[in-house]
Amino acid sequence: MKVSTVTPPDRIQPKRALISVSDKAGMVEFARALHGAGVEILTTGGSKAELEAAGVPVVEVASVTGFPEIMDGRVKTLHPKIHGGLLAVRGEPSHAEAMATHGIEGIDILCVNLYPFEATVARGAPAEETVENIDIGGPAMIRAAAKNHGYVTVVVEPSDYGAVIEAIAAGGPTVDLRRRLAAKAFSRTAAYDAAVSGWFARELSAEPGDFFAVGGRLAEELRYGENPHQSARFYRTGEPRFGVATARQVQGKALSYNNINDTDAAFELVSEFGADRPAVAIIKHANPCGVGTGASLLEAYEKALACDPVSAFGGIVALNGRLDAEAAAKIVEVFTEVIIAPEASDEAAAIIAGKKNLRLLVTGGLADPATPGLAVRSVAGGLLVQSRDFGRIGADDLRVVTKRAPTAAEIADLLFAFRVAKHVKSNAIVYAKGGATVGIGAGQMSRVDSSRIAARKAEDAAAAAGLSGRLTDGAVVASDAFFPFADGLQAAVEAGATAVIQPGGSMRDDEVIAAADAAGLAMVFTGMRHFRH
Ligand SMILES: NC(=O)c1ncn([C@@H]2O[C@H](COP(=O)(O)O)[C@@H](O)[C@H]2O)c1NC=O
Repeated sequence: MKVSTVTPPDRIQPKRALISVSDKAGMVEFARALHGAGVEILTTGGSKAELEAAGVPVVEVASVTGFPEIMDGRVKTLHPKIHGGLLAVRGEPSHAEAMATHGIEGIDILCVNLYPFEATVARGAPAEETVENIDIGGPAMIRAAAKNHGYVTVVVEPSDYGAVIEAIAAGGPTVDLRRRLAAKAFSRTAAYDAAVSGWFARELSAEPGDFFAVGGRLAEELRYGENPHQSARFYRTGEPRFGVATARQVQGKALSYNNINDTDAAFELVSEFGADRPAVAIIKHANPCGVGTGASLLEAYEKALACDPVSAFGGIVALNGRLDAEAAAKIVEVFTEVIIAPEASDEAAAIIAGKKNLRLLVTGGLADPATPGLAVRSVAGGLLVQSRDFGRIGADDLRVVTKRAPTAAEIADLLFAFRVAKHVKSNAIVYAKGGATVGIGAGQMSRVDSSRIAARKAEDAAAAAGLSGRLTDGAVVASDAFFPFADGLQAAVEAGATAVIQPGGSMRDDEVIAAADAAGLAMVFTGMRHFRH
């Protein structure tokens, strides 16, 4: 490999362009402007047809290569006359000689956008069709042109056509523009390949291997990140999953970084409950401050709100069913940032419209909690990749470890509370009664603190509702991980809980079980932990 010592000029006025695009938006205008600037245009079959129909003079790639498009377009531009034209270092004697010997002419502008692989996946096309939408010739040309950005301007999106035409009018694209477009081009092909490898991984239900690729398409420039001094953007990965990334925003202000994170947490949580029985979750800072189920969404919301009406101010509300007018009217009584639901009735949407800043998102369905997927987070210098927590505990998974077994009503609440605890930051303690949370302790460094906070939250909620008794009296309690000592369980006893659900597995399980027995509590072990950080 030889490193060229030739320095490319700052501005390069193009003489020859190659246009080969799947998304033909803006193509004709771009080509017309290039032609007007004296640029010869090479093009491939489908693009050629549209350009000729629009009266733009073009030369077919096949007539340059002397080779027809074959195999249904699988091979059209994969030819040395194209790749040589893209990769030649102008002014490098050996490259100039090769061009002369083989009749290769330089290509100064490459305009390519790729087969719509991501869109094909998103609409759930069959595997054969999805594979056929993996573009080969396009990325090969994009990478060649981007590598040779010293001489070639590469355009991968219609949104950049204008900048290139302006640059030509000003004397030719500058080295700075060519370099920026090259960087974008490599990001495009990397994101494209990440989508392809992600699709394969899902198809094979495979764990990530030696290499791991993530990529996405810019969905939105966000005003700022978690804090105003942080910049932020939202990218869609194309994973087909109902949720905040695929939802339609019906109304309201643009979502913020924190809104998107919290809305995701809210919708993933409420999706746990399926569509059988109305369920509502209210989220603040990615933790639920109340979750309720009921005969209607209104009842479920009222129960969720009662858990912690103070924290619900400025929260995110997720519902597992079609938002109706009754629930909407109640929700808008409290200052709420975002509402997300699979659907919304016209009456509900009209009520929400009365609060113009309130965002309403409709997803079209619930996220399937059993669908495998990956959860990715960054650490300094690395990515942590794990399978999504799709573990779910049912009644058959419970092991009764105390003298008293839970009643049927307690079992229902235990399962509900444990399902909520899965979505609460660790250490998580959740009190529940009658299909609703009554106290949630989240994100504490010690489990006993979470237990105490959850009980205190329940007291606050009772006081806010003007109730004299404790909401935790007769409630059940869930712990996302085992109680390492009996003190956490003791806090639940003191709060008046009657039954406990926890993974079990502590060295001191015997002490914890003895404490439960001494207080007459029923306790079940799940054998599954739900840490969440
Ligand atoms: N195989 C090839 O040589 C090849 N060269 C260009 N393409 C793609 O063909 C599309 C444009 O085709 P058309 O102009 O025929 O509509 C573009 O998305 C481009 O990325 C190719 N197709 C896919 O691999």
